Amino acid sequence: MADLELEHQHGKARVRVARLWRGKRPGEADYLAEWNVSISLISRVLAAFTDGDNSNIVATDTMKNTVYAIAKECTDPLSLEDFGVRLGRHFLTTYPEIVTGAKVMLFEKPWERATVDGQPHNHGFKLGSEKHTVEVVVNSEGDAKVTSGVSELSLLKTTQSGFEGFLRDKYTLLPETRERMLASAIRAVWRCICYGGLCSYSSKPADYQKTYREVKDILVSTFFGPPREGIYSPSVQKTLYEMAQAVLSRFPEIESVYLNMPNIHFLPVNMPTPERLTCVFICFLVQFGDDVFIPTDEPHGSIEARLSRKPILISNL
Ligand SMILES: O=c1[nH]c(=O)c2[nH]c(=O)[nH]c2[nH]1
Repeated sequence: MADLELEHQHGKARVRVARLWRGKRPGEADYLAEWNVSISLISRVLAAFTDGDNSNIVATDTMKNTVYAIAKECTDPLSLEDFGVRLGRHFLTTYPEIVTGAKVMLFEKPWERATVDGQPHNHGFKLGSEKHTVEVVVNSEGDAKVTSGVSELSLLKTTQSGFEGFLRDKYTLLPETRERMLASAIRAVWRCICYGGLCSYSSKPADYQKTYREVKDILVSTFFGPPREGIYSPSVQKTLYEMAQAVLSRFPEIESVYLNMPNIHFLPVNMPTPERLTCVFICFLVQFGDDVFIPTDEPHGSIEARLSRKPILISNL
């Protein structure tokens, strides 16, 4: 109908693929990556929706097969980012008249090389915890905008955290404290500086894997502070800001960093006071002193922010 507009995309979600690169010579280590890939194409397939004309559809089954085929074509180990760019560009170059954009979302299962007797194992891997995540958007010129991230980075510190001075009203029960546990399952996403419109693939960081490891290290060390004394956190908000700031000051090529930090509460167990006759008995048995907690993530505090560099004004140059 003339007065209606349809926005559409189609793709395949959660294609799982594991790529093994065997050691080239006997005795050399194998490399392994397990990826979960979701593809979404923007293409000229309006008629498929409006008229049942499938002639321009890239079948989502083909997209799934393409993931395996491109993985096979990658003869050497490569980063999740580089794989995503290669995959996204494939659809634009294969169907230049039909596909006008591709979005590829990927995450890597954290297989880590196992250590046996202090030695890295040639073909043994064990599952780690946090996940490397990537989003790639490729436009019709083949420019790729790459966003990298980490999810489920679970951190906990047993002290050096408090929360005081917040607003109080008739519903506020939370006591102020300078001594609490602080735990979070952090999701971070960072994006490199783009010159012009979309980030061109040529302005990518030299080594995506290295940047990933170093950003993660900075997030962790800023959350905890120095090994012996740590660093005091007056709120999740302040710690989040310091983590984001540390990433931007260490990596000039990173333009913005987004952090999502759920506040996973560890509620100190406190038995009712002895004045309440019904619980006199149990209070004689157990005295808690900030040492037994109820961990709870439902509900949890939800704190998120993005820290970006201000654009440089040409007039200031
Ligand atoms: O670090 C915190 N930030 C908050 O905004 C908040 N709110 C709350 O109840 N506890 C906390 N802790």
